[in-house]
Amino acid sequence: MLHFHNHNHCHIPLCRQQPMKFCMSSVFYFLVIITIFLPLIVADLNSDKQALLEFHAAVPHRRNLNWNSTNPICTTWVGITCAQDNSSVLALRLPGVGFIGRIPSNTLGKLGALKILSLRSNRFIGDLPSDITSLPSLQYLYLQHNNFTGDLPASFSLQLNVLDLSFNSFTGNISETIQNLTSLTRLNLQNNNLSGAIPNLNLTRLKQLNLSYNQLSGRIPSSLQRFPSSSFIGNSLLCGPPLQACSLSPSPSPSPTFSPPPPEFPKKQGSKKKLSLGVIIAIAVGGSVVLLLLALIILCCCLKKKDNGRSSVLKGKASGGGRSEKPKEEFGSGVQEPEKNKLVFFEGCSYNFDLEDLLRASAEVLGKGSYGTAYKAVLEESTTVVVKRLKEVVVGKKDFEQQMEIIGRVGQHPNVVPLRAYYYSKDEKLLVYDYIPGGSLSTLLHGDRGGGRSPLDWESRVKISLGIARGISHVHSMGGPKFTHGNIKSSNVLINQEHDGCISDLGLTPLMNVPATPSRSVGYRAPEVIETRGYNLW
Ligand SMILES: Nc1ncnc2c1ncn2[C@@H]1O[C@H](COP(=O)(O)OP(=O)(O)OP(=O)(O)O)[C@@H](O)[C@H]1O
Repeated sequence: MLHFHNHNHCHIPLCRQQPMKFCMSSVFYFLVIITIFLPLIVADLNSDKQALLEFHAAVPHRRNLNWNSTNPICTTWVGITCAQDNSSVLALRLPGVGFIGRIPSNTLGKLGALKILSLRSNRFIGDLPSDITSLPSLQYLYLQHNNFTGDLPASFSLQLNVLDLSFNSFTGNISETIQNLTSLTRLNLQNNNLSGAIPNLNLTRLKQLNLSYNQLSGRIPSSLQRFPSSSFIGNSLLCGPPLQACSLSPSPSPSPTFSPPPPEFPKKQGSKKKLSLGVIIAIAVGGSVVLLLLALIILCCCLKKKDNGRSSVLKGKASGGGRSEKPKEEFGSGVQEPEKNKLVFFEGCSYNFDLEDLLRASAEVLGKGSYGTAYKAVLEESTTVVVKRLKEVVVGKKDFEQQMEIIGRVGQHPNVVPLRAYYYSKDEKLLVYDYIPGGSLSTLLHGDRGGGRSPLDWESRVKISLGIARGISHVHSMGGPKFTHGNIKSSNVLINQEHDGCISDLGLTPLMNVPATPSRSVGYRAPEVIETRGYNLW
C-alpha cells in the first residue's frame, strides 16, 4: 500500500554501497511513515468520535448518553458498538432517547464504517440527510416513528439489508434507485405521504415489504404482486393484484365492461306495481329485527375488544403481516405519561431499548405461571429478552421499587437469571429478564415425551443441582435475612449455555396476591410440602 520500493531513493545497490547512509535514510523514512500513517490508523475512531460529538451537540435529547469527549467511546458511550479492534464505530443504536430536531448533515454521515443505525421512536424532524442513507457500509437503517419530512433520499448504500422509514411524513416518489439494493430483505415505508407509482423492484432477496397507508397510485408492478394485500392497503389509488383489478378505462365516463353497474333502484315512473300493506309490515318488522341483531353484534364486538385491550400488550406483532397499531393505543393508561412511566434498567445492563420498543417487538407467549404471563420478545437484531407481565401485584410503587432494587442486586451471579429492567405503572407491571435459550429444567425433564427422548443423564443432573444450590446460597447471602427465592421449582430453573442451572423468578412472592401458602414468605420449604397446585418432582 505504501509502495516504498517505488521511491528510487533506496534501491538495493545504493544501500549496499552506502550502508550507513541507508540506515539513516531508512530511519528517516520509517519516522516519516509513522508520522503520516499512524494518525490515519486511529483517525477512523477519532473522526467517528468527532462526528458523534457534533451530532450530540446539535440535537437536543432527553436521556443522558454519557457522550463525554474524555471518556472512551467504545466502552462508556451509550448506544455505541465498536469494531473488535476499536478502530471504528459499527453500530449506533439510540431508539427512544428523546431526540428532538433535525439531523445535521456531515455528522452521522461521516461514520464511514457504520453498519447499523437505529434512531427509532425519537422526534426527528426535517429532511433526512442523504449522507446517512448513502453511508458506504450501512446495512440496517431503522428510522421509523419519527417525524421526518421532505422527499425520500434517492441515494442508498448498496449494502442495505433493512430499510425502515415507516411512520414518518416523507413525501415524493419511491425512487427507482431502490432497485439497485440487491441485498435488501426488508423495506418498510408504511404510514408516510409517498405518492406516485411504485417502481418495478426486482429484488429477489426482499422478504418483507410494507408500502401501506401512503398515497401511492397506479398499478402494482408484477415483481411485487407476490406480497400480500396488507403490503399495499391504505393507498386508494393503487390497483392490481393483490388489490382489486385496475380499471382499463381511466376516463371519467364509466366503462360498460369494467365499471360496476349502478345500483338498481326501482324506477318510480316505470313501476306500476304497488306493495300490499302486509308486505310493507313484513319488511318493516324484518328490517327492525336485522337492525337489532346488527346492533347486538356490534355491542358484543366492542365489549370483547375492550376486554382484550389490556391483554394485547406484547401481542401486537406476534401475528405479523398487517398494519401495526401504535403502541400507545394498545397500552392504554399505562403509557399515557411516558415521561413518568419508563423502563428502569439496572446498573451494568447493556440493553438499550425503551418501553415502546418492547411493546413493538414481536412477542411469543412462553407460558402462564402463577405470577403472570412470560413473553419472549425479539427486539432488533440479536436482542431477545423475556418480559414477565405480573398480575395481581398487591404492593404499592415504593415497596415494589424496593423489592426490585434487592432483586436487581441479588441477581448478579452466574447461577441467577438477572433481572435487567422493570416497569411499574398503575395498570401494568413488567419485568425484563435475559432470554435463556436452553429452556427450563422442567422441559428438560418432562418435555417431549415422545419415544425418542433420552432421559437427562446423572452427570447433568448433578451439575444443574449444584448450580441451583450455588444460586440459592448466593441469594441467601446477598439478599439479607428476610429475602428468599420463594418459588423454587423446575420451571424456574433455566439451563444456561454451560448447561448449568440458573434460578429465575426470585423474590416475587412478597409482591403478589398468591394463594396463601403460609411458609413461602418466611423461608424456603420444599415445594412438595407447600405447593398447593401441580408441582414437578425432579
Ligand atoms: N428468562 C427466561 N428464558 C427462557 N425461558 C423462560 C425465562 N423465564 C421463564 N421462562 C419460561 O417461560 C415459561 C413461563 O414461565 P413463568 O415463570 O411465567 O411460569 P412458571 O415458571 O411456570 O410459573 P411461576 O409463575 O410460578 O414461576 C416457563 O416454561 C419458563 O421456563
